[in-house]
Formats: sequence, structure tokens, C-alpha cells
Amino acid sequence: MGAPFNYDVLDLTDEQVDAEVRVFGALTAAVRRLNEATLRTTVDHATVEEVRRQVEELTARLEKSMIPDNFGVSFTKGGRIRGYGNAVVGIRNPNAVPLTVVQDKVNGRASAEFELNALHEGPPGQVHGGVVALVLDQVFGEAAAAGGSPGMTGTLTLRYRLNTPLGPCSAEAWVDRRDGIKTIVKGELRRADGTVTVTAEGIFILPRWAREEIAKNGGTPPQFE
Ligand SMILES: CCCCCCCCCCCC(=O)SCCNC(=O)CCNC(=O)[C@H](O)C(C)(C)COP(=O)(O)OP(=O)(O)OC[C@H]1O[C@@H](n2cnc3c(N)ncnc32)[C@H](O)[C@@H]1OP(=O)(O)O
Repeated sequence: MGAPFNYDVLDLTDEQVDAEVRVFGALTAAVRRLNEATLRTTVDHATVEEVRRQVEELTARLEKSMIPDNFGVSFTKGGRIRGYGNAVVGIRNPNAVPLTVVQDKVNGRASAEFELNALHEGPPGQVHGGVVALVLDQVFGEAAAAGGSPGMTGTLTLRYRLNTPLGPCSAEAWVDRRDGIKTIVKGELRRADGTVTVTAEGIFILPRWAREEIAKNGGTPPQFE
């Protein structure tokens, strides 16, 4: 079986990528503010109705020209990665946390400092457990990639030890060990004061189709998002 998805290589300059990151990043940030304001506003119903009409008009302007479905992941010939739709880090995805993962390729580690707000609530004032899993999946995947053995998440096991209050928090992950095509990653989520609230272990697997491709052509698939 071949790869279930493609990575297009596009003829875009760094300047073009910088421009789209700037322009769409700003739109995404503005829509995130809208999302939070939608949840938290206390303006009267008439104002809400008026804003809704304006939002629908603005949405229709963007809908005039759209890609057919999902954004996918593409690369430029200069090596820039365009994974703008990613549910955790996608710069054009207003539902993404947002979060920037720092990779340490020397030690096979990845970390991120970020802020979770009212849009990520589970129990009152606390981060939703599924959001924790979402964030850790990405950071763990990037640790596996940073360690030179990228893979798709096969298993992700979380232990929720303490509640995680909404607000600033951080995540850290590291490659614990490798077992053939499997990379075992460990890591944790922390409150702003450093208290560990969630510990987790993930098994990241280089899929069969990627193993076959490497056996045929050499090289390593650059990422799994
Ligand atoms: C800047 C760059 C950033 C790049 C950073 C990118 C970060 C991305 C982070 C997000 C990652 C995701 O969300 S990925 C999306 C969520 N995950 C998925 O959709 C994965 C769906 N599942 C699959 O595609 C598949 O089941 C795989 C790839 C997990 C395994 O398939 P396979 O490759 O055909 O596996 P197979 O040959 O049968 O088995 C190989 C070995 O793995 C074991 N194995 C198989 N499945 C599992 C499993 N789920 N959990 C544990 N172990 C398993 C088998 O026992 C076997 O062990 P042995 O006999 O050899 O000992």
C-alpha cells in the first residue's frame, strides 16, 4: 500500500511564505479573538444579531474562493513546511491552540509554553482532558521527530494526576527509548508554577507504507501531521 497522503513540493519563495504567514496569521489571531468574544460577550441580543449578520457577510467574502477541502502539508523547494491546518499548531487554523513547539534535535526533546483559555474548558475553570491529549500528541510527535525517528501516534496513554487550571501552562516530551520502528516518548503537562498535572507515554510508529518507501527510495518521511 502506498502513502495515504501526499506532501506537495511547491515553488514558493521564502518571501511569499513569510507574507502568507504574516497575513493569514493575523487573520487567524483576529478570528481567535472573535471566538473567545463569542463565548464571553455580555452585549445585548440585538447587538449579537447584528454582529452575526456581519460575521456571515465576512465569511461569505472568504468563501468566494477556497481550496476544495483540507489544507494538508506541503513543502517549498527551500524546505519551508506549510502545515497550516494542523489542529494544534496550524497558523491558519483558528481552532489551533495556538502553540509553538521548540524542538531539541540533539537530545530528542520538544517543549512548548502556551496559554489555554475559556475556549478550552472542561470542568469549571479547568482544561478539558481531551485538549490536554491533543496538545501532548503534537508535542510528543515532535519529540519523536526531533529524535530522528518520526512516526504516527500508535498509542497515547495519559495519567491525569491533578487538575490543570486554565491559563499559562507548558508541555515537555522526550524520547525515552526506541524499539525498532517504534519510538517510545514520555512527557508531561505542567501548570505555570511548574507543578506536573499530567504524565503520559506515547508509542510513535513509522508506518508500513513509509517503511516500504524508505526501503525502495531511501530517505525518511519528513513529518506526520
Ligand atoms: C517539523 C517536523 C515536525 C513533525 C512532527 C509531527 C508531529 C505530529 C503529531 C501528531 C501525530 C498524529 O496525530 S498521527 C494521527 C493519529 N494516529 C493515526 O492515525 C495512526 C493510525 N494507525 C496507523 O496508521 C497504523 O496502525 C500504525 C502506523 C500505527 C501501525 O501500522 P503498521 O505500520 O502497519 O503496523 P504493523 O506493521 O502492523 O506493526 C508494526 C509494529 O508496531 C506495533 N503496533 C502496531 N500498531 C500499534 C499501536 N497502535 N500501538 C502500539 N504498537 C502498535 C505492532 O505490534 C508491531 O510491533 P512489533 O511486532 O514490530 O514489535
